[in-house]
Amino acid sequence: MSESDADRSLSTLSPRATATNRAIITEITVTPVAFADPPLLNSVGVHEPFALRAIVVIRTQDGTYGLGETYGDEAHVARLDRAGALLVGADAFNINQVATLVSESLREDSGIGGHGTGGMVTTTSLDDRVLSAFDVACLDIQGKTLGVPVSTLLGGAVRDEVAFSGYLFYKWAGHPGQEPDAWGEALDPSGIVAQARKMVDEYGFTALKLKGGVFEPEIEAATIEALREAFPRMPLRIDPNGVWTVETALKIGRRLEPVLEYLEDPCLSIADNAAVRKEIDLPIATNMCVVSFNDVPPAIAAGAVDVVLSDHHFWGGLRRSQALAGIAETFGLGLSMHSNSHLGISFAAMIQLAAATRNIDYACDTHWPWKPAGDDVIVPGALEIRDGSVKVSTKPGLGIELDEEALARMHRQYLDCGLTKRDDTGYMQSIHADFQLTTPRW
Ligand SMILES: O=C([O-])[C@@H](O)[C@@H](O)[C@H](O)[C@@H](O)C(=O)[O-]
Ligand SMILES: [Mg+2]
Repeated sequence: MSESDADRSLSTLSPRATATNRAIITEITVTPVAFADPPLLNSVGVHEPFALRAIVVIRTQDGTYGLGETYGDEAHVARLDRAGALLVGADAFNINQVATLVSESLREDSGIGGHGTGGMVTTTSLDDRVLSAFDVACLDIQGKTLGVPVSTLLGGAVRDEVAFSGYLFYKWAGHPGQEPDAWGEALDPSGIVAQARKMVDEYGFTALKLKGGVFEPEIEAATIEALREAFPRMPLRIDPNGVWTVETALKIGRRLEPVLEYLEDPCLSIADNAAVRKEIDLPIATNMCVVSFNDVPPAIAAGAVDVVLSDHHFWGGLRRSQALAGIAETFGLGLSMHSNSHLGISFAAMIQLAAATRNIDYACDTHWPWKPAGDDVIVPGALEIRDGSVKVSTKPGLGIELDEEALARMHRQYLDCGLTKRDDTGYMQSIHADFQLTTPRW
């Protein structure tokens, strides 16, 4: 975009933003990167050898930069590029203006593809999904410019550390044709208990979540019971990603009622989860049937959900996630956080958001332990899980710094790995040709 184009779009959108301002956006780069990922099993297949992310760097007139991280699927990256081009000239302090320009860039968009979740969550808001990384990067710039952490911009930190849960996955020992990874195989209850022990020993988690939807529900219920025996006081959750029928969810839900902290997405639809909730005395959590603001009224009316697992990557960034927190507070819903495979920028953003959100009631999800320690685009050492929690940074912005050399190396890794979108199903079918995506499955 030429400078005069940028001036024109600014003056039609916000005359005030034309004032000379240190936070006028001068450059935006969007860089897809890849990092090694173990063969984690889920309802749609298995994680491929590399997970993809896109890194958004926004630079302003005075040389400040802000960081955002989001999905690395090709279609999403193309949208980020288009939105980024429109944002040059905008004011990083005016996120409403940024949001308007992002929506503008999506006006002719078919909305097809680029969900970034391997087909698991496909009904999120396109505008919110694309806005998210820009919102985070702008808040990082605002914080750095004012010398305050992002949590201060979000109303102020209400906690100085954020608790996370240990995220357990059934998994193969290693990717086919490769050496076993450090976590080893976990394909039955004892394998998951061993994995949980390693996670708790290394990170001190004080809550555990099992990714289900992989094996017969009876086996997964037995896995939760084995965890309960091994960790008598640990809050436990299971998430079959909506592949159970109402009947199965009732059967397993009743069996696990005395053991679980909550049951996550037993079924896919609001109606089915509401039918389950009416019959069992167990909170239902979701990151699948309430994934945009449009889903909130019908879910509340149906009584389908007790806990919303927010995710700033598809709820429109940190400020929009705070709007969701307000709705949860008003309607008495619990609140926690969902996660997909991610790097340090996303983690730092989740921590700043959780720090400033009064009603985060549960330990949040994170894939952090599954990421190779040396694979990140930020300068190491800023984020560490100890005793199950991460200290909230009080440094300006997100409290992290970009490692330019690592960004270039991980972009090279992206180009070399040959993946262009997350495709757990295609990868599973390349190994087990008979794998079928059926929902509900049991
Ligand atoms: O990484 C995975 O396989 C998980 O299933 C991931 O996609 C999410 O954490 C998942 O969407 C969830 O429902 O929690
Ligand atoms: Mg889930």
